[in-house]
Amino acid sequence: MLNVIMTAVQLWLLCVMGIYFYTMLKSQKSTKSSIHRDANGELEKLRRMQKTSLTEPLSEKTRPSSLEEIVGQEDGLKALKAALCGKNPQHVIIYGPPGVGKTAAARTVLKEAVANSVSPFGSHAQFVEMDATTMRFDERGIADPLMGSVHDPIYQGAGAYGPAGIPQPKAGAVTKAHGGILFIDEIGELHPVQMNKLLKVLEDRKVYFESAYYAKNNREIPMYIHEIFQKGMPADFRLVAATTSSPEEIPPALRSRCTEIYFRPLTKKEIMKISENAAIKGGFSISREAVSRLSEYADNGRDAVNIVQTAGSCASLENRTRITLEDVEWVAESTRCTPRAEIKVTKDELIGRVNGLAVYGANMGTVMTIEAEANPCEPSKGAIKITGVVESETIERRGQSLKRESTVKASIENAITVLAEKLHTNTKDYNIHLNFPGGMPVDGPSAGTAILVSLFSAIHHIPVRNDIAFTGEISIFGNVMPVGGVAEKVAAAKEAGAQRVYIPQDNDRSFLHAQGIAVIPVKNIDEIMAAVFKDSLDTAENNHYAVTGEQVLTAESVSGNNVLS
Ligand SMILES: Nc1ncnc2c1ncn2[C@@H]1O[C@H](COP(=O)(O)OP(=O)(O)OP(=O)(O)O)[C@@H](O)[C@H]1O
Repeated sequence: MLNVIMTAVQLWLLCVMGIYFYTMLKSQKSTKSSIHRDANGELEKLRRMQKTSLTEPLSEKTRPSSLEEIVGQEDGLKALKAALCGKNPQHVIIYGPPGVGKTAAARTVLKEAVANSVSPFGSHAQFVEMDATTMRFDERGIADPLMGSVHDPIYQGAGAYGPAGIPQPKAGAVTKAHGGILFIDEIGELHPVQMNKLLKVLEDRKVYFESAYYAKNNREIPMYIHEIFQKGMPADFRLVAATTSSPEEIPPALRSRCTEIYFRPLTKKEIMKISENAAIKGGFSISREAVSRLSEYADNGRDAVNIVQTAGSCASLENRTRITLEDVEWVAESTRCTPRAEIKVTKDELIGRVNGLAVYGANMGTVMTIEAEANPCEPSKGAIKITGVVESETIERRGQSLKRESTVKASIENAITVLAEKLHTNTKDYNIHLNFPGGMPVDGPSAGTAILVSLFSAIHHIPVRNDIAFTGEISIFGNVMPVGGVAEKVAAAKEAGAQRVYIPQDNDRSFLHAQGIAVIPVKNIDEIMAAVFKDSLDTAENNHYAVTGEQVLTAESVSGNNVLS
């Protein structure tokens, strides 16, 4: 009897188990088939989407495909080729304003390098592009498109290795670019943690991973994963980073590992050339007047291509293949484009109005007007009003926040000391207004010489030629000290129509003298005063400017080192 009961129970258990496994199998099958059904549906949808495409945007059609197609930027391209196309390619940072060809140059330089037989870049060298503004990562290292990550078994997606407890390293951009170029746009926006990891990879030329699931003696783990954990994943690439920020905003540790290259703003002529090329590539012809007007509105190459694209669409709507002046004007009007500000110097001789030079953004030079007005007042009771400058600045350094008077204000004070001590001009005897017009707050020490000339001119009523420009820091002993961005400043002075530019002696370089503008290096204010005021003093009535009451300033006194030094 007991046997029968036991057999019945066993049979029942067998049946229950059988039903259980049958149901499991069935549900697995139905899950599989529903996955397949869904996947097939999605695949069809994807195929349909792939078949649908709009026409290629003009911005893509016009993208330069070789360095030769990049308009202007001769110096930048030469430096880029020197850094990347030789035997020992370097890491590079390209600085420059937006839309002037930085990305275009970076994308095409690898082709140029591969063509050179001495280059270590092979024919399969990869160009991997990342944008630091959109790059995201997980601080635990679970997901990191730049560095790569480890898929630990605990996380979904570990696949067959998951149940076996095997961590899987996944390559990031630094490894995908191995043997080629990793291009990071807007490098200034890279998260500091990522920046530090990148610096380490640049140093090691490998990327190392860690995982709590990795054990050296685990024989289940495949050999290649052991090698990656123990020796690192290869990441030997050359970095090309681009930025619209200024060099000071880029971490010094990265800068010191890279060759720094500068792309400049495009000239009107270059923008005209880019517009013409864009029109041709888009299947249009474009009138001369249209190109010329377009160059007044477009700030850079990207703007130019965009205006051509919209103007071309206008022409197409009217079945035309020629872009006219009216098309460009209509685009400018309807998109509220404002003509690009053009600063031009004049041929006048002006009292108190002087051209300084400045750089802003990545490396854009500009002429900066400085104007001074001085009225005699009760001796030693004068006041100076300064407008248009940065009042004070805060410097963040290693967690400390330091506040100081702006450097341009310090320059003004230096100029006042030099006027008193070297040029016998007591600014306290005048009510002075020193203004930096233009709406952009001015800072930096490089306006020192221009400030000094402006104040001297206003106080003594001696006109200054407006077709000259100045850059240089001034010391309280009247020495002219070196400043940054001189090449850009000289280019800006030339663009504005200046005939002469005074630069600090220590900034003098031979290439500056081949820019089509007279570049005059000066060591101290004696040289500047002699050169700038000599003509005016020679021709001035009476040849006589009372400076302090006792001191008389004459053409001779400003042209020789003896009196003013
Ligand atoms: N110097 C140039 N020569 C020819 N085309 C140019 C030049 N500069 C810009 N362009 C045109 O503008 C487009 C955008 O240029 P690109 O992306 O290289 O600019 P960028 O300097 O990298 O700007 P951003 O800093 O905004 O990324 C290019 O695809 C090209 O059509």
